[in-house]
Amino acid sequence: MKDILNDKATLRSQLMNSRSRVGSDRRVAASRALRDALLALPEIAAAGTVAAYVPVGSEPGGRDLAEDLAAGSTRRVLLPVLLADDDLDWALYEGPASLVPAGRGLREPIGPRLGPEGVRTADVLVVPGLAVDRRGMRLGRGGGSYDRALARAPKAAVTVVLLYDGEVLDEVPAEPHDVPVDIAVTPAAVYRFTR
Ligand SMILES: Nc1nc2c(c(=O)[nH]1)N(C=O)[C@@H](CNc1ccc(C(=O)N[C@@H](CCC(=O)O)C(=O)O)cc1)CN2
Ligand SMILES: Nc1ncnc2c1ncn2[C@@H]1O[C@H](COP(=O)(O)OP(=O)(O)OP(=O)(O)O)[C@@H](O)[C@H]1O
Repeated sequence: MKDILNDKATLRSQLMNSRSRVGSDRRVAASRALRDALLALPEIAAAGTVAAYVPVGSEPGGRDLAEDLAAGSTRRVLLPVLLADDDLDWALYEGPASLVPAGRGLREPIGPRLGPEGVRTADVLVVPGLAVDRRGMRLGRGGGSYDRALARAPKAAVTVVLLYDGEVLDEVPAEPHDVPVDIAVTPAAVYRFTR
């Protein structure tokens, strides 16, 4: 178990390091391609409620991800609010003015909080990650926030991680609490994992 934690930490720092070296041109191009691929998924088209996040820094997806998901549709978009114990609360995205700077470089929604159980209303969860493997096992930032949120999500919900090309690996170290995702979207490809 200790080895797995070490392996996760090492892999995390390698991946964060390569992300920090992605230039802004490549990031913008990647975000466009990712957004187009994500919006083209039939699961997104069919979703009444999507739980998403607001990409910051070098994260793939673009800072307007929530707007991209909400624009021109009746879809509800839920966004995470980080709690003190690293668990996630949720609130509705209500337009660009409803996002405010929060701790750890994040931008969070200011609307009414739905509670951590709010994620139970999601048909699709678009989640951040640093890498995924061929089984759909995802490496996150290490707070266990999304492990907890995914454990609460409806069984029928579809989970999608957004990554750069090169972050789909043969194997990511996994622990029993890790919950695999169904789909990984990168600028160049859509990967579907079988459960
Ligand atoms: N965009 C986004 N929102 C998210 C997550 C995420 O990974 N990405 N989370 C996923 O669980 C939760 C927040 N968890 C986080 C955990 C750690 C750090 C972090 O280490 N931040 C750096 C500063 C980064 C910067 O300033 O650019 C730090 O505190 O050193 C950020 C978010 C919920 N919202
Ligand atoms: N369902 C859960 N309930 C409570 N704590 C959990 C749960 N799942 C994971 N954790 C805790 O979260 C911590 C981090 O887990 P892990 O290293 O797998 O994070 P991660 O998957 O990389 O991050 P994230 O889920 O935030 O993207 C661990 O200490 C773990 O015990």
